[in-house]
Amino acid sequence: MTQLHVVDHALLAHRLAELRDAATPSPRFRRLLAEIGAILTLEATRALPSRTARITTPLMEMDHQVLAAPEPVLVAVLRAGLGLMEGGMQVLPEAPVGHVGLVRDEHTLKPSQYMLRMPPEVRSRGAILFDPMLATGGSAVAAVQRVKEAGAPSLRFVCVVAAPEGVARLSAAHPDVPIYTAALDEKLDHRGFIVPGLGDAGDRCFGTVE
Ligand SMILES: O=P(O)(O)OC[C@H]1O[C@H](OP(=O)(O)OP(=O)(O)O)[C@H](O)[C@@H]1O
Ligand SMILES: O=c1cc[nH]c(=O)[nH]1
Ligand SMILES: [Mg+2]
Repeated sequence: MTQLHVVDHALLAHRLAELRDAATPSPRFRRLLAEIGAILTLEATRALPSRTARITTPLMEMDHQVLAAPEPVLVAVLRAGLGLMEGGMQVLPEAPVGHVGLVRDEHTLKPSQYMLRMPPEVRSRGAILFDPMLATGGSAVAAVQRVKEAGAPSLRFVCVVAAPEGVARLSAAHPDVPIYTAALDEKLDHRGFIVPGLGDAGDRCFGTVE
């Protein structure tokens, strides 16, 4: 059964309000997306396994909690996931990075893949997937499938805005993958856009207009 984490944090909500605003320009949108990515990564990694290590402060020795395993692999779903993963890379600077290039057909709403690059560490470490929008869920299901096929033993999915339809589809296809989102929105419109949403995340991030 999938765990859905709608992250409740005053600083996250404040940034999401500005991210959603239609008047927010591209450079600011990218900056906000990265900051949101950092906050969500902190939440998604809250319970990473830790172990006790002996350390020495300037005053004495003590037992301290440290990570039990190397940092998980970070994977961006292109294009919009790049902006979100930027914050993940700040939180986990040692993490190897992978990319899944997917684009959704605007009529059929089906994703097609145009690239896949995965570091070898994906086979031994868990991975965190970044894509700001979980709309119909088609892209997320395909991206998770690719990372699993690459050998990831465990996965977390981080997004900014999720639609109920996308959560249901991703949960049904990959019930083992927890979802971390800043907001669970109302619905999809007839073009498959999340409502109220924030529009096309990739276009807003990189200043392109379809
Ligand atoms: O849940 P879905 O219905 O599959 O829609 C969500 C996908 O759509 C957007 O990408 P898009 O295809 O627009 O590519 P882009 O990031 O290059 O703009 C978004 O970043 C997701 O990947
Ligand atoms: O609302 C949406 C839906 C899919 N992709 C986006 O970028 N925005
Ligand atoms: Mg797009």
